[in-house]
Amino acid sequence: MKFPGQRKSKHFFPVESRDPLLSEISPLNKPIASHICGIDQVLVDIEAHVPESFLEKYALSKGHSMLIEPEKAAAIYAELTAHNLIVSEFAGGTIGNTLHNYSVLSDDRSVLFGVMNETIRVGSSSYRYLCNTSSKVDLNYLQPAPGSIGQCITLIAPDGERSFAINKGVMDLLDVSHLDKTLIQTGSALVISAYLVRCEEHEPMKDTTMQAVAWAKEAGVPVVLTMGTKFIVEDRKEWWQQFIRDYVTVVAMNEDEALALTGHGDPLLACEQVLEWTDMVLCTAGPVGLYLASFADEEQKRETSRQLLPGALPEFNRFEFSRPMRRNDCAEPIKVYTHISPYMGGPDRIKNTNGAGDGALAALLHDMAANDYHRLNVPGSSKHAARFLAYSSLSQVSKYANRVSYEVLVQHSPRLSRGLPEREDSLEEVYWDQ
Ligand SMILES: Nc1ncnc2c1ncn2[C@@H]1O[C@H](COP(=O)(O)OP(=O)(O)OP(=O)(O)O)[C@@H](O)[C@H]1O
Ligand SMILES: O=c1[nH]cnc2c1ncn2[C@@H]1O[C@H](CO)[C@@H](O)[C@H]1O
Repeated sequence: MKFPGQRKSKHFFPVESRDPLLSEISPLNKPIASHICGIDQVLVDIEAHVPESFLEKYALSKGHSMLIEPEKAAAIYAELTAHNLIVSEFAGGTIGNTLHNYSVLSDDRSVLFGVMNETIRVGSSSYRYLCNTSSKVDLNYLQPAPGSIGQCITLIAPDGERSFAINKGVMDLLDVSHLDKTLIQTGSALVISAYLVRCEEHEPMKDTTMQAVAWAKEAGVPVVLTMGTKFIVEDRKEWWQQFIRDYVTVVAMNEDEALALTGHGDPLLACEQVLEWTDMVLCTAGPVGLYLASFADEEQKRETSRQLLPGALPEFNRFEFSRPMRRNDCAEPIKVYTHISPYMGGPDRIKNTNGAGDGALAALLHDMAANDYHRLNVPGSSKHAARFLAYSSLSQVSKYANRVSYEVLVQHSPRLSRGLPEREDSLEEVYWDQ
């Protein structure tokens, strides 16, 4: 486990240099390993830049992720190829991207549950998927199936907005027998997306996902849900609210999904509402940056030294230096919030924002897993005097998440090709030390 970013804390990693008293009691030479698990519809992104008329021609709703018939996918693919519009074919899937980015950032293990072709030809979509996935993502538990993995035709309009046309292939055939209960119950988090429950009645993906979240909940493993697109939420708003109440620890969404889920267009109010149902919220807001919200115990809260910010909840960031906690782990829970503007104001030019939100979530997962890793390896540390959800404060995590989103935006790909620089010397004063 690589530590998430710069810290001035006395509890700095690596854990190998742990408390000498503790080492005598437990003379471990090797740190106890940690991992996170995720379920995804395994698919490749086929990216093309198209005029608006292209979306109209194929009746694709802008900003949506739509399931389409294989014949229609073939027609779209043929037209894109004929006009030489395809710019890349790259591993995708919202959880696949998140796990990959988590593994790149943390240099640690994530386990992907999903469906993969049982035979793989060089150059095929499944081959591309394997080539573009970090070797730290454990693919050994994938369910083999005849047929093709999913294709996500990612159409970028001139204004940068992306629309997904999904040719699903075998992506929703994941059977519960291809989950691993022990791995799920010993992970630092189980990550799922709202897309997983929109399979057809006869397909097992939804039931498999429900089983996985039940196992995670039983073991107290945080269930982290990313919302997909606003259309998925709008279709079944009440169902999602109940699902979040019943199973979820962390909700990740953008401001459109937040509006669909809560009825609040203001991300802060949306976060406040979601905290009525769950423990932590990441709400990205494009050029406005991102918000994080969670609970802190009255005893553990820490006041910010930054400027207090105005907003729908005045001075909402007052306790942003607090580390996030579950509501049930607080004797006296208070809601804490933070906001951060885009790193360095955002890149000069953004070709598409695909995956920027997934990147932010990967950073949050990294901080959560680092906390678990530290607790496993240095259980007596005062860092764990109370049960926290993350290693760092909300404020630190938001900086980190935003920094990762920036990296995704400048790389023009939802999947990071490298981790973040260890030190960003030029930014020490102006950014990291703020
Ligand atoms: N136009 C922009 N200018 C500056 N920063 C941006 C812009 N768009 C996105 N970002 C950065 O990326 C982060 C996530 O962006 P956004 O809210 O678009 O995610 P998203 O819609 O969830 O993306 P996806 O679903 O494709 O992963 C923002 O919090 C911000 O830091
Ligand atoms: O139905 C879906 N299931 C899983 N992932 C999806 C679906 N639609 C789009 N994406 C994925 O979302 C990522 C950006 O956040 C894209 O990389 C795309 O592959």
